Amino acid sequence: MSLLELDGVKVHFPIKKGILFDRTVGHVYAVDGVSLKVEAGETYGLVGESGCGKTTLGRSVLRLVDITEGSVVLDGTDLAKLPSEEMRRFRRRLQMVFQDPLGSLNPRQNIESILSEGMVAHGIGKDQEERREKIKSILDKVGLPSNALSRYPHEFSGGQRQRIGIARALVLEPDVIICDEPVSALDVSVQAQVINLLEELQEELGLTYVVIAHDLAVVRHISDTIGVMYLGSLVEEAPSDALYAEPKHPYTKALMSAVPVPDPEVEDKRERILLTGDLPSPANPPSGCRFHTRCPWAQAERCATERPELRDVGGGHRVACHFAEEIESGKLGLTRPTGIEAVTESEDVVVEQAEDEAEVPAALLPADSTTKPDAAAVKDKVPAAAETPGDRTADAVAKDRDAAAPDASGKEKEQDKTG
Ligand SMILES: Nc1ncnc2c1ncn2[C@@H]1O[C@H](COP(=O)(O)OP(=O)(O)OP(=O)(O)O)[C@@H](O)[C@H]1O
Repeated sequence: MSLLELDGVKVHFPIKKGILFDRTVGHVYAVDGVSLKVEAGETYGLVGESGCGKTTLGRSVLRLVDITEGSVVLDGTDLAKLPSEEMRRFRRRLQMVFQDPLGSLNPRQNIESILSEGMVAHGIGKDQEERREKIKSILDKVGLPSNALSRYPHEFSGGQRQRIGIARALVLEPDVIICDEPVSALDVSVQAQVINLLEELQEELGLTYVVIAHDLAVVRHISDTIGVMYLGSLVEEAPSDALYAEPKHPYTKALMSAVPVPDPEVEDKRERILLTGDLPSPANPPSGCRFHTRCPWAQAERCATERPELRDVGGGHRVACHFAEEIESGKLGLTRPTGIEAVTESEDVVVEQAEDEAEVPAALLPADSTTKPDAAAVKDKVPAAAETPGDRTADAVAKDRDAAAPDASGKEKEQDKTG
């Protein structure tokens, strides 16, 4: 049995309307039937464009949002059915690292207070002295000096704050850490350091990660298995290398073909699949295959009516496409997708040589693929511990404080729940 197993997880948010009486007039199908397994000591990477439900899925594992249907089994226990008090105890074993390190740290608490809060709640350490010792050793593991204890979040750089976020998760000795866009708010050089750190900690402490990201480069180098999400469900899942070598779902093919290759000759000849049209609304998803409205290979007879199952096509590669084999063998030619005209006036789908970057929908590109180098490339070049606190301008500090203030209460709630 895997350490973490999700089976048919759905999270549907009701859409309410009315002044006196709230009427439910529809649902946002944020997560709509996700099944996946995460093995102990491994990393599961979850990718997909903004709004596809990655964060909601991560939060549903911790029961920070209500699960409409399905089960989340951690080490044999179905968390979806646990009474809240027991769930609170289980949360120690499941921790979350948030995207915005500053927003998720209470600006009024020093680092010792932030890190010991969860320990107190879960009865870790017999007194503050013991807790302080443990915190110091974890700070050392994440590459922060022990004098950080008495300092406040705004005194640290972005990368260091994310290290604090990781330390906050680690002091609770979790089995699984869900990292929600752990590096997307950081500079490229710092991104590589934080990814390196996550990998080192995994090796040393045997941690299991679920890493949520929209940037394929981030997920590629840290993940054993990758799941690609589109509009609330998984469209493809495979061991990391297999997914990158041979993407089988049209959506994954489009994602991969949008990633620039660092060899000019290959880059010039690279075929790109350009998708047009926006991600449909999760409140009104297309019938049949959710991707058929943007799929270059959509077929009239099945794609619009029959929702494809995520099926095994060999070698642990799962794909939710009726025609994956036919597309791969070249038997199926490109078709004009239905429904696109309503969304865009341009040529619906073009497979062409890479010439015009501007035509790729932004959400399909790794957000910063044109400006940011590949994380792995960076990680080899960047010297460790290049971040220095204390060289930030007063303006920047004030800005951070202002930005943190309205955010703090909401994020503290998240913190409370996870702690
Ligand atoms: N509490 C909520 N109530 C209603 N709708 C919600 C709620 N939380 C998320 N959604 C909607 O669910 C969908 C999925 O959101 P989610 O944040 O999980 O996507 P995501 O893939 O993580 O995107 P991003 O990378 O932008 O965070 C979105 O359409 C979002 O607007």
